[in-house]
Order: sequence, then structure tokens, then C-alpha cells
Amino acid sequence: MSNPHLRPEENRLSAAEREFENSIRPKEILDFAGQEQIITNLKVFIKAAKMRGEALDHVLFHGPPGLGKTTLSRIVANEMGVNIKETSGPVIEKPGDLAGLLTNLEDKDVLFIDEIHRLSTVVEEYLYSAMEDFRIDIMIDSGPNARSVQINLNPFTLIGATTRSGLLTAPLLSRFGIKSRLEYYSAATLQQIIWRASGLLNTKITSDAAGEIARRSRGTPRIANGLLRRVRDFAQVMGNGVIDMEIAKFSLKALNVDEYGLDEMDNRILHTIIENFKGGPVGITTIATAVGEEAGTLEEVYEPFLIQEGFIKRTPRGREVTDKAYTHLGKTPYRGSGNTLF
Ligand SMILES: Nc1ncnc2c1ncn2[C@@H]1O[C@H](COP(=O)(O)OP(=O)(O)OP(=O)(O)O)[C@@H](O)[C@H]1O
Ligand SMILES: [Mg+2]
Repeated sequence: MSNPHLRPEENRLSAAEREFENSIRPKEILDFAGQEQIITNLKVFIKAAKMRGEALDHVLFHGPPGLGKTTLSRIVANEMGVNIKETSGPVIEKPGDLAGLLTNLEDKDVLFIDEIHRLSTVVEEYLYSAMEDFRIDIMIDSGPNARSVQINLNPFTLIGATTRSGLLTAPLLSRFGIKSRLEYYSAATLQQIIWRASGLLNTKITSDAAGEIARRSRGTPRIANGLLRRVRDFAQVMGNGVIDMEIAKFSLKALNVDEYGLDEMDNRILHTIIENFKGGPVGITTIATAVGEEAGTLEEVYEPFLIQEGFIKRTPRGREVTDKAYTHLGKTPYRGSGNTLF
């Protein structure tokens, strides 16, 4: 059964896939590839906090799914040498749930709240004083004797993760001293990640095959590792277990993996703009309605990759597909009379 507390993307990961992810998830900062700027800065902040003997400032990791937010949060706790307690926005139903978590934290521990954009308003407001002053009010007794008492918490680090930072309120955002946006990975970095994962899986892979899988992974380590897992099956059954270029190409074709790594929704978006709106420009809310997704999710989860890879352009009048999108979908660019130069 699907877990209602998880986002749709997470529900799509089976238990086996999640276990696989955990087994190859880097635990040390040294094994975490890419995101150089974020890593360089974090190392400084962690070192400084340790020198002062203080908890690390509260951290927000935001960015599209599968880029390493959970991984980095655990690495931060590991580097700080503290425990990490993990929960997620929709699981904390009332302030009392949060109070329970907070009062159980030891000095400098990390409280990781995944999907922090899904905290309820009351819980979020309750979090403010905890983050700012390490203090919370709790109700004791009930009925006519009910009263609230203020208690001090151990200094802690809140690490929030979200794919939808656009939904965070200004007061919450302002309470994070460190805010990092994770970016899509280059093919070269993904190739390195695939190389490392193959080693952990005891699978031999040639460097060009790793490069081929990397290029088709939508800039995302989770996708790269997932593809590696499937391609490994093909290598085992059809060859001698070694992943070479031939096996990689054959498997990726059999798995229907898009040449650029675009997923079903990416292709649906491009298709919709071309077929229903003559290639654009068209507003994001109109596209969202047509593809049946929230406008905010399109803007924060799908569009950044399509723009980065040059399939879509933002114009003052809305989104427009590029010639690359037409070519990719095997279509001829639409040239309305107003658009022709000659
Ligand atoms: N920089 C990296 N180097 C190596 N492996 C990585 C890196 N980033 C992510 N991974 C791998 O990708 C997988 C997904 O990463 P993670 O779960 O941290 O993503 P996420 O940003 O938390 O995603 P979501 O938004 O869905 O929660 C993990 O199994 C991890 O092993
Ligand atoms: Mg995560």
C-alpha cells in the first residue's frame, strides 16, 4: 500500500529501491560528488561551529528530487559528530508531536525535517521560538489546571529539505542561517557517481558505458543509480556481467530511456506546448492545467532542467519551446506568420 505521508515521487520508490539507495548513499563528505560550492561552504561552517563548540546554524537544502538533500543532511550530522533524528513535514501533526521530538534532542543534535514545506501552520509557528531561542512552551495538566510552561531545549540544528522552497513562508525562511540550493549534476560528475556505485555493487563497468548512462540521467544521481541497477541486470543476463558500451546502449534502448534523460512529464510538457499552443509562448498555469500538475511543481521541479538543457525558454509572454524540443520530438518547428523573418 502506498504511504500517504510520502510525496508521489517517493511512493514510486519500492522498498527494494529505497534499500538499494541507502546501501550506496555516501556517508562521508569525501564520497559526496559535485555541488562543490555548497560543500566548500559547509566545510567552513561546520569547522567554525566545532571550533566554537556550538551547534551548527539551521540549514535549508532545497532543489529538485534525487539531487542529494537527504544524503547531505546525514553527512552534515556525521561531520558534526552528532545524532540525527529524521522526520517529515506531514508526519508532525500537532505542536505536541514536535515538542516530543525537540525535547529528546541531545546537545547539538540534528533534527531533519524532510518536506518542510508541508508543515501545518500551527506546527510551523511553534517551531519559530525553538529555532530562535531554543525554547518552547508546553501545556501541562488539563481542564481548569491547564497552564503553559516554558522549557529550554538543548541547542540543536534544524535541517530542512524541500523540493518546493517557493511554498515556504518568509518567517520560516529567515530562520535558516544557511540556505543551499542543489543544482543538477554534470554528466562528468554523474559518471563518477556511477563509477563509485558500480564498485559498491561489485559490478564492472567501462568508463564510456558509465558516461553513456550519466548523459541520460537527467542530471540526477538517483536516476543514474537507478539506471545502473537495471543495466546491470541486462549485463548479467545477456553478457558476462560487465557493463560495456554495447550493453549500456542496448539496455537503455530496451528501457525506453530518452536520449537526453527526459522523463515522461518532461516530454508531456514539451508535447503539450507544441501541440496545444503552437510552441508557445504560453503561461505556466495554462501548461499546468493542460498536463494536470501544479504550476509550482512545474516551475520548481520540471522546468529548471528543461530550461538548463535548452528545450524551453522563458519569455515575457510565457514559456516557449526551442527548435531543440521540436527536433527531439521529431516535429517540424511551427512558424506562425508573425514569427517569420523572411
Ligand atoms: N553527490 C552525490 N554523490 C553520490 N551519490 C549521490 C549524491 N547525491 C545523491 N546521491 C545518491 O542519490 C540518491 C538520492 O539522493 P537523496 O535521497 O539524498 O536525494 P534527495 O534530494 O533527498 O531527494 P528527494 O527530494 O526525493 O528527497 C541517494 O541514494 C544517493 O546515494
Ligand atoms: Mg530526500
